[in-house]
Amino acid sequence: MQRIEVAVGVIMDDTGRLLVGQRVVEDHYFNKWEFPGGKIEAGESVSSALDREFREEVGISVTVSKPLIELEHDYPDRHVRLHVHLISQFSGEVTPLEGQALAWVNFDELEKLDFLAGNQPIIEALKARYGT
Ligand SMILES: Nc1nc2c([nH]c(=O)n2[C@@H]2O[C@H](COP(=O)(O)OP(=O)(O)OP(=O)(O)O)[C@@H](O)[C@H]2O)c(=O)[nH]1
Ligand SMILES: [Mg+2]
Repeated sequence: MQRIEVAVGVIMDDTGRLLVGQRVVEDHYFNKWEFPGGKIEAGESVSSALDREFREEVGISVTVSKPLIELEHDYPDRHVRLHVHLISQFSGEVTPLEGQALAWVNFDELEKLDFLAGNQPIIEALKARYGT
């Protein structure tokens, strides 16, 4: 199965809360929580894919990001490689442009969300870096 390259962005606010979104009904794995992002198009860098996806889904432009973790996950129907960046600067107001729920959550709340199965290593990496 061909591996799908995906850009995923994590934003932390001043109080340590993380921006998460809930996948909308037509989506693959609807209702699961995720970090915003999407498929990288041919010839695109991770940073430019992130900026495009965040403009489309969250209404902000990503100006500074750096890699956090890269991982592969095999779902029954698709194999993905997630290029996860920490976003440290953006412009605009966070707005759910696709009718999805968006929420700012702390680590305790994050652990209770029904996340996409592939996301556990991202959560572990965030906890290792910022968690208590
Ligand atoms: N955005 C995002 N995708 C993730 C995460 N974790 C994870 O396994 N994925 C997988 O990455 C794949 C691509 O992401 P996506 O569905 O957001 O792609 P997209 O925005 O380009 O959507 P589209 O193809 O419907 O236009 C999905 O199969 C999804 O299951 C995550 O935290 N965020
Ligand atoms: Mg998406």
